[in-house]
Amino acid sequence: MPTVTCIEDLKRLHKRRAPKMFFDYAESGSWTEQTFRENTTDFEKIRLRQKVAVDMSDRSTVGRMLDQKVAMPVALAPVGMTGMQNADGEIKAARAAEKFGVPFTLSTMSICSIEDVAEHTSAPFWFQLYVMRDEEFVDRIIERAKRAGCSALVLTLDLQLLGQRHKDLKNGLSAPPKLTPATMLDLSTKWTWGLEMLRTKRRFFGNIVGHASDVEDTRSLMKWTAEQFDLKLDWEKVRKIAQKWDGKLILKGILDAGDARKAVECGADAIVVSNHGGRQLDGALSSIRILPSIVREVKGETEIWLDSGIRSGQDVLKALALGADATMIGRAWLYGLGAMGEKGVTTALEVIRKELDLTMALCGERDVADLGPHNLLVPRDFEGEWQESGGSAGVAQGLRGVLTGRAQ
Ligand SMILES: Cc1cc2nc3c(=O)[nH]c(=O)nc-3n(C[C@H](O)[C@H](O)[C@H](O)COP(=O)(O)O)c2cc1C
Ligand SMILES: O=C(O)C(=O)c1ccccc1
Repeated sequence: MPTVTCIEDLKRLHKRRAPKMFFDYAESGSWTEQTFRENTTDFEKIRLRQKVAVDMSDRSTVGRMLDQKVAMPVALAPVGMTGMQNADGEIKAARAAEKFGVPFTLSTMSICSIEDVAEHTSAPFWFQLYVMRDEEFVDRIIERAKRAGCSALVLTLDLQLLGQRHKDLKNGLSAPPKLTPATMLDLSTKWTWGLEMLRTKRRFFGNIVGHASDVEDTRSLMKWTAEQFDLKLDWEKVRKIAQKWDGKLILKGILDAGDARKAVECGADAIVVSNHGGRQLDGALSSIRILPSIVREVKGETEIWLDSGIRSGQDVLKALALGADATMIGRAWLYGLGAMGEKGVTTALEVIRKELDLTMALCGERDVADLGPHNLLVPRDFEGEWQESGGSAGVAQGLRGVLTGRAQ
């Protein structure tokens, strides 16, 4: 095994080990991938301030997310079809997160079911919900998450329709993969993946097969899900779903200060400032650029977390210093899993913690709780001079005006 020193190494190994169809699915952003690209390039624009001659002997990355103590303020974001990147991937990732001491979120669209993951872990994990049209299915899956002891519900609000990702359509993405000649050829070079996949029975969407009334053909599950997402989801429904859940509520996919305000009104214990890793609305601004406007709107009223584009501990530090209470990572842990299973997820977490700890120290900080704007140099125009097109008097109010809906 080559030495892994950064997340990019894990990505390379993931690409080598997993079938093309699934690596492409993990890596893709929607349409032109502008938002996907800017999620990472915008982090690069923020610079760090070095402070010297500070006692760095006693440092800590330990934080809190909701009422939970975490080894670092980084949770594993929900990722659909994880079990296709690596056999039983959800169980492997959940175990790695548990041992490391960070939260794991299980996607509705997982291969391993809620019950599978609960059986193989001992710490409570979080459950991510996609709202389907079938209300009984939603009620049942919420009950299943409660029964499995899930401690938080992550309700994702930015995917009522699936953003178009060109490669998924071209590759004919499905779980398990359809055996076309091109796929067969690719699989013949991915035999480690294949052997493990043959050994497990978990190859379909475990939360749905056997739990949704009208799914007969598991091959058409992608199509089924696309048809099943509830297009009528609105804030009223969000409120109703919130009432069905007794534990902590996290609303994910917030990219607008007005929406952040509504999330607070729905009783969110945390919000995730997220553009779904650039997989949904291509053309949206990066999460890190939007973050300050949301911090100004709701800081202190709910926990503000950020995801999309985090590939290093330095990125985590930048998000925290800009006002996020914590972060989530998606691809960063997924690359680890695709590269080498549970050990790879652990490696991804170790890489990020080490980068966070070392960078903190070089910035003259000993504790993640002390990070703030004083650690950063942010370009004067970082938030941008955006205005609503066609607006007359709102010219150059900048992101602050537009995103809070206060530009007149
Ligand atoms: C392959 C993949 C599948 C995803 N599936 C889900 C999902 O099922 N539910 C969800 O809420 N978010 C999903 N997301 C979005 C992530 O939770 C997270 O917002 C995103 O990955 C953050 O961006 P990053 O990958 O740059 O860290 C998915 C992301 C990826 C890359
Ligand atoms: O791919 C995704 O980003 C995602 O969230 C999803 C949506 C539907 C089915 C599987 C995954």
